[in-house]
Amino acid sequence: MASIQTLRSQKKALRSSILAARKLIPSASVNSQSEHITRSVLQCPEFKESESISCYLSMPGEVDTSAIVDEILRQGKKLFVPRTDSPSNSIEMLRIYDGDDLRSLPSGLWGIREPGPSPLDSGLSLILMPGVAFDRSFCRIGYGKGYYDRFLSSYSSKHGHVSSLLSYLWFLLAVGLALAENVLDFNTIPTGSNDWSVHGIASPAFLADGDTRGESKENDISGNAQDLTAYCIARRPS
Ligand SMILES: Nc1nc2c(c(=O)[nH]1)N(C=O)[C@@H](CNc1ccc(C(=O)N[C@@H](CCC(=O)O)C(=O)O)cc1)CN2
Ligand SMILES: Nc1ncnc2c1ncn2[C@@H]1O[C@H](COP(=O)(O)OP(=O)(O)OP(=O)(O)O)[C@@H](O)[C@H]1O
Repeated sequence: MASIQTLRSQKKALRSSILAARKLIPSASVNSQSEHITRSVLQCPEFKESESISCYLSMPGEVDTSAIVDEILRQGKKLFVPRTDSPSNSIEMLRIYDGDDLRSLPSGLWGIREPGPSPLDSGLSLILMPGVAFDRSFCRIGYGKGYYDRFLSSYSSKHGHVSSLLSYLWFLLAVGLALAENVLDFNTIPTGSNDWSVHGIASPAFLADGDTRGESKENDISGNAQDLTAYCIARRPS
């Protein structure tokens, strides 16, 4: 196994090459891929069945989540967005109640809009995650602060226990949103023991032949070639 130092420098090199390449993706492509991903997310069963959803508020260059967050609120689901705490390098998921609440958010650390103190998360069932890149083995690399990994560790230790013989409280599904350019080949992202992989990735990379319009192509990942929007989500085999 690679040493922590080696892992850190491998991740750093990968992250900076992807961030440099990301700057070259035309914004029209980010927008059209984001629309496709949005349609796929909104109509997947994991979204439809979730009452409490965490979603990041996108920065330039990331999959744009504005239509997803609007729709979460419009459908009366509970929306939670990340708020960073810098000394502890941690994030909390805080509730946004409505569109006014969303539009009035001030910019926090990194210039990302974040909520002020409000009730903490509980009972999240779906977390839509940003990432600098994902690979086809469902591994993720972020900006290198470990925020989401730390959040998932702490959330799972708080809520992930067996509450009785029959019911588990660990229902949280993590789905990464990624531009096609940011989905890498199998086993490309180096990982260590703190890294969480995702249960699914929504990305046009999973359309056959990279066709982001999703027209009548077979798809061997979700196996649902009829449905033009569902099949840009790949799910990790259970
Ligand atoms: N939209 C969004 N919100 C999020 C995250 C994210 O990845 N995306 N995070 C996920 O953990 C947390 C914030 N994490 C971050 C950690 C580092 C940098 C950062 O280093 N930014 C560089 C610019 C990087 C670049 O684009 O080249 C900077 O501001 O200089 C940004 C966010 C919580 N909220
Ligand atoms: N659960 C955890 N507990 C303690 N340290 C952690 C945990 N998860 C990650 N870290 C540490 O945080 C640092 C950054 O981790 P990593 O490079 O995996 O971040 P990332 O996933 O790219 O970033 P992010 O999640 O912020 O987008 C590493 O030093 C890592 O060991």
